Amino acid sequence: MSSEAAVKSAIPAELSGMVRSVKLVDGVATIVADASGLGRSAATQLQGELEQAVGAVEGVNEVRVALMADKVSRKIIAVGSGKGGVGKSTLTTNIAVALANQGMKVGVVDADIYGPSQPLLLGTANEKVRAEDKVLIPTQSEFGVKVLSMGQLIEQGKAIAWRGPMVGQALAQLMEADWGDTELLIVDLPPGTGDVQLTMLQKFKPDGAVIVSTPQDLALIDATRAIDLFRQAQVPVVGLVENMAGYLCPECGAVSNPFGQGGTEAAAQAMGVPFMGRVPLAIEIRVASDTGQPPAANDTQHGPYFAGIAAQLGEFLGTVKG
Ligand SMILES: Nc1ncnc2c1ncn2[C@@H]1O[C@H](COP(=O)(O)OP(=O)(O)OP(=O)(O)O)[C@@H](O)[C@H]1O
Repeated sequence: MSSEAAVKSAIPAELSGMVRSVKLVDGVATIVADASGLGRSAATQLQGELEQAVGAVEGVNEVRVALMADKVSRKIIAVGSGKGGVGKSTLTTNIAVALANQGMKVGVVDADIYGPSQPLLLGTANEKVRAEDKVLIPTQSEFGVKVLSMGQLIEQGKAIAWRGPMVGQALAQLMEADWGDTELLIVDLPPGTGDVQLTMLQKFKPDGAVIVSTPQDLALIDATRAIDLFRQAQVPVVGLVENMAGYLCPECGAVSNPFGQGGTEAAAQAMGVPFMGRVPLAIEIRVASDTGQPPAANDTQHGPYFAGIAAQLGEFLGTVKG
């Protein structure tokens, strides 16, 4: 048997399907294997097994394994708001879950340094974040959405002291984590137009931005600023979402509008951005969210609101070149 043939036959049968080529020149064996679809740890394991098997072949002094990596064209969508507390995180979670329900591989980056809440919303708050070779491994939620949060990098209550470079490094750790075959990263930004937004635009330019507002005038004025920032950076604004719209009284059935009515749609029209829909103010949304059960995950009364908004985002993503 030629030495090259000996190398080939030394490769375990269960790995041979991934091997694309084998060469042996002057005692150096070069193996090219296809590692697409494998996560970082599985790829490292594949490399180790090939090195061990081929290294044991007589005449082989050195083994070089080249793994062909995944070619994932991952898209990034930022979810922002001008003002805090308008439901940006709730929207992010539920849009992510709704898209995952439609079969998309979705990850959520919780970049909200001031109020990181995604692990809570996705029910992964008790999971400790892991790292391999200093690369973070996202946590898998039960809803098919992976998640990483600033809250896992910062000690609680210390966020206020974070400034420019530290924020940039932390954001990079989250964005450059081992997202594997994730096709879409949805980034939950802090409210406003601060360091995280600027770093995001400079280093990880999103393919689009979704802006969340309540119908209140003040919130809308702030939302306009958020939209302006993305426009200046030439990031397409996918649209404006109105959250905490009409409140349906569970007792008497009357609909009231604590934050006003229709303001967001009118503002969207005035700014020339699409209106993506409204989500009502409902106690069930808050209760389900607080217990890590996003309404979009289950057959709930409010699931369809989020699904509708997610469908529009899905349509937008279809127009983005990979
Ligand atoms: N449509 C809704 N109906 C009822 N409660 C809601 C709704 N949307 C959000 N909430 C609740 O409002 C609170 C604030 O929501 P959320 O944390 O999503 O806002 P945010 O804009 O991300 O806030 P922050 O500025 O802290 O990041 C949460 O308790 C959430 O459960």
